Amino acid sequence: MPISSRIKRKAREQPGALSKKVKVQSASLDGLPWKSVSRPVETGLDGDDGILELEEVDDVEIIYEETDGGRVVKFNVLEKPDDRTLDARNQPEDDSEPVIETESPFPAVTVSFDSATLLPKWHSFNLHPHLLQVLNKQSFTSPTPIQSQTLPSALSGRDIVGVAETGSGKTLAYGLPILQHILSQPRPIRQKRRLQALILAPTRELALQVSDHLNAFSRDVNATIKQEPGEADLSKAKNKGNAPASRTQNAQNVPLVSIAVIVGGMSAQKQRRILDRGIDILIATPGRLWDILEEDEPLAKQVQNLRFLVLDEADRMIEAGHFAEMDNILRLTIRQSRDDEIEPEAPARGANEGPAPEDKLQTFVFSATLSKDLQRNLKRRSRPKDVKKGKFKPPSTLDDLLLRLDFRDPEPEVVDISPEGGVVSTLQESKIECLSADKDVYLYYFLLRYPGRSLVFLSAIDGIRRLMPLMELLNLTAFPLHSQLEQRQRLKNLDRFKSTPNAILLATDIAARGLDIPAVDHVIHYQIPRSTDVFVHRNGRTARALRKGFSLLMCAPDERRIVRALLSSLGRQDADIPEISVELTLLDSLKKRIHLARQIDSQQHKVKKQNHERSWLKETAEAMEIELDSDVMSASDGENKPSKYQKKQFDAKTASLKAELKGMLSRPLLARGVSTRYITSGSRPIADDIIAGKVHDTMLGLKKTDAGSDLVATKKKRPASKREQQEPEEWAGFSS
Ligand SMILES: Nc1ncnc2c1ncn2[C@@H]1O[C@H](COP(=O)(O)OP(=O)(O)OP(=O)(O)O)[C@@H](O)[C@H]1O
Repeated sequence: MPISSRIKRKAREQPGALSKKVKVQSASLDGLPWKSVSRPVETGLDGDDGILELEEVDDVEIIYEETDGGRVVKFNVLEKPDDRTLDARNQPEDDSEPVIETESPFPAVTVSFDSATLLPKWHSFNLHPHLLQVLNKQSFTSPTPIQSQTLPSALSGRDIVGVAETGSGKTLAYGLPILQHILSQPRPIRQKRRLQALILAPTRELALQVSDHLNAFSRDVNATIKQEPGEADLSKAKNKGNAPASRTQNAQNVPLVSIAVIVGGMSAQKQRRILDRGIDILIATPGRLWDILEEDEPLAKQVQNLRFLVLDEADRMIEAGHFAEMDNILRLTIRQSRDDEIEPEAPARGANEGPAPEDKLQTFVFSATLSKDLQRNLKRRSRPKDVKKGKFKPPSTLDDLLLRLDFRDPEPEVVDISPEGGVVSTLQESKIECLSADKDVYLYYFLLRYPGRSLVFLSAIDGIRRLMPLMELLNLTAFPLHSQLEQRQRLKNLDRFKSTPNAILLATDIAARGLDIPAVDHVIHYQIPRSTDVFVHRNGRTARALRKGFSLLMCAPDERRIVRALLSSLGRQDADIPEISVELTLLDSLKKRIHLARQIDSQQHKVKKQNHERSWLKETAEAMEIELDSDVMSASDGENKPSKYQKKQFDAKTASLKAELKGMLSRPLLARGVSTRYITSGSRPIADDIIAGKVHDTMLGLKKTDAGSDLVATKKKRPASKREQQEPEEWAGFSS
């Protein structure tokens, strides 16, 4: 049995607090609302010392009673009376709200949080104390700009279109109002929860990330509740008198906020089971959600009666090919009175379902990139009729989709704080101009020169498959991320990338949007993004939450026009992006390493291919229950299978190439003018750097620096000649 290592401090009393408190219940020592506390270094309890956990308890009255059997200690848990003034937002919506059996109005607010002192910057939002506690715990001391600009309207029931740079905290900008609403509602303890909020995200990864983010909040909220056992009792005492202990227990075990995520690539059955239990917030990708909705009429009805609808990274839904499913889902959320405008395929309400809840749907549309035109169009109230009559032609598929939203708010609040030209202030951009064939070498140079967490974007999966073995042979830690990987593998690779300091993620644009990977140091566009939005979103994987970040655009001569068009549609010029200086003398050695790695890879590939072909022949024959003629096998062996001697030679060649590469990799790369023999001489003496600990690990003669400090301003191009101006641009395809 493990020795209990919990150290409990003597119960504390706050001076003067007692008079304001009511006694709630007496409890045993173990039944007190203990809270975990960190072990402060100065107490000397931060080491292991056999102590696994340290807990404290507040607001407990200790009573000593003298009995015949000796002195007995009793504990009374005290709580403050509920003196929180609930504003309109915190009140239950109204009496007509259906199906809520308020046997235990669970979130009766009995905890208080002194936000004026502890979180002054959040104070004016009047957030639920539980949310404030979690914000405090997560050290989110102030709202981000998008949060502070959208929260007042969102909390007062307005519809919001929020546009803000990547990594600016949009998830909580819509998440907090939803959580606030749920926490302020009476909680039915014996009835299935009714879906309050639907959050649609374009990719599985983003949906899971949003779910993690909000779950971290709800988990902490639930933990807060569990630390306050008096709370459920108190609410009961106020509302119904003394309730049986078992019900009290039940109320305590009900999570305050229940969140589910449903995405493709995971067991649909399991996801359906979770939905059947009843949830408050559903985060989903449109494809899988529509699959389920088609068969689940009760859920479809809940979607008809949502309280919140969120489109996160709305513009990406179209790219991810979700138009049809999105359209179907959005139709469910359209008001009945607009049937004549856009016919919903939604099922009608049954006679025995009671009155429909009052329609209070709030719609939040968030993205880092929503064109100004689209923002204006979203506000057009007469659009559906025009759309129906074919008079109004939406300028893009995205406009078309978003114009189908039925904002209940006559004037949705548009908050656009996206930076000029799509560049986040903490992002440093740069470019390397090189031949396509040299991109591997320059990439390798950059990764060695500037160690860190680097996210490399390629436009095709083939490119990732080609680069992965090279990275491995060159001793770089790289993980792939693309749509042909299984979902589990994708998540695993993402997790590995997140937890490895100097890792590389080779990704297609599946990772361009929304993914919140902490501390990505570099984003590298190995191939040019195909649209301005993708460019902005790729860059947005770094320089998040006001951290510094760096992006590198690798531009081949045939990509220059595309880059120019891309930048000009962001209102920028080619010359705005400086080049990064490259120590050219090192490139030859790097080329040799890459050349060797390619040779080894091609040798290994040949062996794999032969083995694969042979086993394919055998497996196919077995599956067809055909006995293969030994002639056929030996013929195929003769054609493909090397003789033992050849195989030996093959293996020896691979081994010698590997040994050669190993030797190369073990030798430091020397910048021009560096001598390892005479470290104090030469044009670049490295002795001082060695003493100062600034010497680069693998490139001797170069200092350890950030990529951002090695930029060279690009010369402004001379104005184009008349002839050049007349030449049509090859590329004209970006819509921002
Ligand atoms: N008020 C806050 N204070 C400090 N950090 C915060 C705050 N709000 C959110 N964050 C953190 O900032 C990071 C980015 O937040 P989030 O993922 O919501 O950004 P985003 O705007 O949705 O980005 P993207 O457009 O790329 O999806 C997260 O790690 C989040 O925990």
